[in-house]
Amino acid sequence: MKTITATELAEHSSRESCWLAVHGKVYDVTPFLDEHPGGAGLLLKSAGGDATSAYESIHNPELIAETLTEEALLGEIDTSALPSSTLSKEEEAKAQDEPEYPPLSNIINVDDFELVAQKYLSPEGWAYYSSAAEDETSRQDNARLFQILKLRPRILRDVNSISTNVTILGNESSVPFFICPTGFAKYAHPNAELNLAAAAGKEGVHEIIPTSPSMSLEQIAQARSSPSQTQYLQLYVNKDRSKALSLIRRAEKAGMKGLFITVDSPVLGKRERDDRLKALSLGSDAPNTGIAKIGSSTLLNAGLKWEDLAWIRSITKLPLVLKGVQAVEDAVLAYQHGVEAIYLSNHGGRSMDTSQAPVLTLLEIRKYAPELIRNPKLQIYVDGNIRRGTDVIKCLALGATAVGVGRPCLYSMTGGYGEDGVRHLINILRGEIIGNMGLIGATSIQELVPSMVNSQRAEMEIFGGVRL
Ligand SMILES: Cc1cc2nc3c(=O)[nH]c(=O)nc-3n(C[C@H](O)[C@H](O)[C@H](O)COP(=O)(O)O)c2cc1C
Repeated sequence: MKTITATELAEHSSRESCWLAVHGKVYDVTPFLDEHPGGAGLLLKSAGGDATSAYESIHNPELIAETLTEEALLGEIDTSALPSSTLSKEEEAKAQDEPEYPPLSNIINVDDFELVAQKYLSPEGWAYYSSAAEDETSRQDNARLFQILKLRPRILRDVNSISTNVTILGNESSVPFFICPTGFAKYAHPNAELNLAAAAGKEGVHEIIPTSPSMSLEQIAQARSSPSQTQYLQLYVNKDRSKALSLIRRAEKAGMKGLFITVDSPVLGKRERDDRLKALSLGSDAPNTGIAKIGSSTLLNAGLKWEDLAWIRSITKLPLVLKGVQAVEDAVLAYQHGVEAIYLSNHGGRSMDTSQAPVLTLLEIRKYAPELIRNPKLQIYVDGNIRRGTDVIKCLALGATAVGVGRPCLYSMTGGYGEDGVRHLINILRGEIIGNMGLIGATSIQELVPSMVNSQRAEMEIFGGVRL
């Protein structure tokens, strides 16, 4: 491969000729400038120089080869000849001026991590992680529903010995919660998904890896603490079936134990905080191109239909879960289509704003299709602002098998906490679940029953017009 000097690279730093070095390889991205989902401005920021750190901070290593044509690769460069950083002056000043973060022992609850994350994350990272769609009503509503569900503790039961074990898709988990799939984990920590995998393995927790992680699926699989550690793949079913098939084969080969097919985002929700920030920083170069748009542009498939499930079933033996079921009618359809589990979620409020809270969908299922609850052929998972052990207990008592935790897993890696932060988060939640099971009078997950939850207020919000 041709060798390119740093001087030669620096000569191509304009819209007319834009070269970038990534991982020691030089690419001519001039024809791609206007196609870049993040806008030309982002590429031009690193034009004529080393874009590795900017690229790595959000993209996974394979994306560049998947996106650019072969002709775009011009040659190799001696990276030691390049300036080590492409940070802007403000970014460099911020890095030197980094605040000190509290020791993990001072992090007492899940929300404490969010305070650290808000200080640590770049404005883009914070906007991408914390935001939700439009007015963010659903994100707030996910929290509100847990507040109006009240618990009815039972007394005088021997709660000396408590087990939080559950079986998810046939795999043992030490706790009834798992790590949700989340994109762009590298904003939180350079080792991103490696931390999540290592922490999950050491704590006996399951995790779902997103379709497009910031490291390769194989690297994440290798970060398991033991070969039996359970990881699943979240799947945005690619429009191009050959690409979807190839990802499923990679998931099987990497030992993933199930596919979580995301169905709540045929198109992207309107993430205004994210979009606004990008528009402000890049001006006219990037109207409406927040991080979410950058990441999802090649992932989402507006044409996906119920019939496609049969195709997925025909090409893999992995258990199938539909992630993002939001109405009892679809829960029933999913059951009829023979999936192993449904996952009630509104994407943390990030897809359709004002979509109802997943725990309300759980109540809807209890009312209209009770046969689906604790059905041996169908597991039910719930996510959306699970921040307390009591939130977990409410979902399980109402019939969920397990719940997912999203943003807090990202936040727990920030402030340099990495893997230790994720383990601390898991243990905070585990401790709250055990403590609250003791208080409610349950020694195992099976002993959490619907009568322990006073859901009367929330039930008044259930849609009355369901026809099955
Ligand atoms: C930053 C971020 C990225 C996400 N990326 C994905 C994704 O790639 N695929 C997916 O199915 N869900 C994704 N989600 C949704 C989560 O899997 C989950 O449904 C949601 O975060 C749960 O709500 P919580 O964050 O309030 O716990 C993402 C959520 C966040 C916050």
